[in-house]
Amino acid sequence: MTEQKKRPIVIGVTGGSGSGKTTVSQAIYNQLQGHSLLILQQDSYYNDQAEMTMAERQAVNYDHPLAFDYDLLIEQLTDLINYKAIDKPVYDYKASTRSQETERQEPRDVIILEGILILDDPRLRDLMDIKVYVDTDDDIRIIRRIVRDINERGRTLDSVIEQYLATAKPMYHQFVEPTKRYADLIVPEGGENSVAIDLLSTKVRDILAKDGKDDLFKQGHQGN
Ligand SMILES: Nc1ncnc2c1ncn2[C@@H]1O[C@H](COP(=O)(O)OP(=O)(O)O)[C@@H](O)[C@H]1O
Ligand SMILES: Nc1ccn([C@@H]2O[C@H](COP(=O)(O)O)[C@@H](O)[C@H]2O)c(=O)n1
Repeated sequence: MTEQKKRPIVIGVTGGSGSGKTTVSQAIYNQLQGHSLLILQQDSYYNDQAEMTMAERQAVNYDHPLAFDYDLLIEQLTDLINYKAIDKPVYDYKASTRSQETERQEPRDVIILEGILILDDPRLRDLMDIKVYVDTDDDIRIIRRIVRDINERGRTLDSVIEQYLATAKPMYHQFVEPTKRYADLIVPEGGENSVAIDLLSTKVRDILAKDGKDDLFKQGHQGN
């Protein structure tokens, strides 16, 4: 019998903007400390808009699948799955484009991929072993988004409200929410849901142990 080639475990974490995807991903990452892990954010793969003016960038619908460079994301995720390092784009929310720099990312045994539209593309879904949908009410999400976008993404209250009503909300209902049907696990309450985070971390530890990757790690495989 031929031995099956080992590959990293890919966990997809999706949900609407402000649902708690980043918080849940970080919580899983923290629970699995000591293993070989990385977090990849779909936001890093927004289209490069360096050639566009600021006014043109402000008019883009960032909640539509066409705003993302899926080909590059799939190419780089596939490289990581094949244990090849990537030069990841770095996204600048204030400038609404990629920054000039890229960031070297070495491959790891567990890849946590998070983003609003990662389950929309069947090619991406096929690369995932566990699919998680973080389900948080719209009113909570908009409140979190207002606070975060003003404090961290250089936005005004008016611009956040305008963008939410014009694109973020309708696109959520058209494109993001329907992908819930592809999830293996729906997590209400996001980062507060310690039971769901514990269950997920236990499942990943089990798979790593079955694959012998916990042993590899003990033998000096790279962490973080
Ligand atoms: N359970 C929670 N209670 C309060 N604030 C939260 C909670 N989860 C996330 N936040 C905050 O809400 C904002 C959005 O959360 P985040 O995890 O970044 O969501 P997403 O990645 O889905 O946009 C962040 O500022 C985060 O600190
Ligand atoms: N230039 C940009 C790019 C994206 N957005 C918004 O970010 C949201 C996705 O990020 P989360 O961390 O909230 O998942 C998405 O809803 C976009 O509207 C933006 O405002 N500007």
